[in-house]
Amino acid sequence: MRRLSRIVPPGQRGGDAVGRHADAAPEGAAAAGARPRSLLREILRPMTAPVPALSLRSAGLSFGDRVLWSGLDLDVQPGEFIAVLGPNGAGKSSLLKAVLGQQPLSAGDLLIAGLPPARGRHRVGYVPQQKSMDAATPLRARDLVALGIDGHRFGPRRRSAAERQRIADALEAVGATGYADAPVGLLSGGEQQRVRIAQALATDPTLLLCDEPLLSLDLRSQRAVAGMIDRRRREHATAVVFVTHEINPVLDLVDRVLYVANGQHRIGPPGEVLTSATLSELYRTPVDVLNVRGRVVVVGTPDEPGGCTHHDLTPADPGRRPAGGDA
Ligand SMILES: Nc1ncnc2c1ncn2[C@@H]1O[C@H](COP(=O)(O)OP(=O)(O)OP(=O)(O)O)[C@@H](O)[C@H]1O
Repeated sequence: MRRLSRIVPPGQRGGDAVGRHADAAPEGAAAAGARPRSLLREILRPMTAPVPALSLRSAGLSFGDRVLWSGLDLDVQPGEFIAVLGPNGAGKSSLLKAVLGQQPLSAGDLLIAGLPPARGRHRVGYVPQQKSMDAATPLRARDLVALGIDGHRFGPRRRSAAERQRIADALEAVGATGYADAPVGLLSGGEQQRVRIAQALATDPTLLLCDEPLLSLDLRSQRAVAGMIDRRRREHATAVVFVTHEINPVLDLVDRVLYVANGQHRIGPPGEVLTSATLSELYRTPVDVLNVRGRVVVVGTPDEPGGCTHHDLTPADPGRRPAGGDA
């Protein structure tokens, strides 16, 4: 595997999606006559730059002849919030599986906090697609969170005071202390989702992967969940990769969008990617991104015959930006 640990991050957050490899000659430094001071700066810069929480280089995933995505170059910086969008079957969840080490890439390289997936795995928190838990699930919310810490160990376990505190802290962070000892199967969808996020945060991840965490939640719960994730990345510089069909509840939180469709992708700030021109290019058919009565909708994607809304891109009301907890 190519060494990618010394990657110079993009100069501007939310701008150029692809970091420059530090092994490339620094501009100007190699030129004859470069002053010693600037040379020293160039040498030190890669050593002081933060290591991306996730790096993909020329990454591709195919199943047989079917290319889900290819040539994907992406550095996700600490604290950055990336939304992954695209139609059904575009390969969004498969991207998360690749990061989790459950799906090998067909091409390219992937590093987690500068480490290959096998060694970087423990730095990743994962909020899976929501499936309602059976009412008879014999676990308390607290037990589910504990599994995030030691679920990989076999046999009975005695948890240390520090571990019990971490579990309590994770529950507290998502406002789930009040039902920590309730059977998870009896909690509402929104409450279960908070507990799943607590489970993912209990390991203090560098990178948080969320697969449609807002699915089937009401608006209030969507805002609360999005706010929790946002607070986490702001307070702990946890990078977030957030797969969603509903960009609206997180539109004012995301730094960049990765839009995947037709085996192609675009990366950039929402205002650059979610445009008629960019999406028409990706879908290879005329697509309109409209702003109707303050709601932004995408019309005319091939997966929505009849020109229905593909994504509800209603921009969040700036006055109700989630600050954490219930909005
Ligand atoms: N192991 C596999 N072998 C063959 N095909 C697979 C495999 N895993 C996923 N696929 C296919 O790859 C495609 C992409 O799946 P994926 O779940 O990543 O899509 P998605 O963008 O998350 O879709 P959705 O929005 O519907 O959740 C699907 O058509 C799926 O059937």
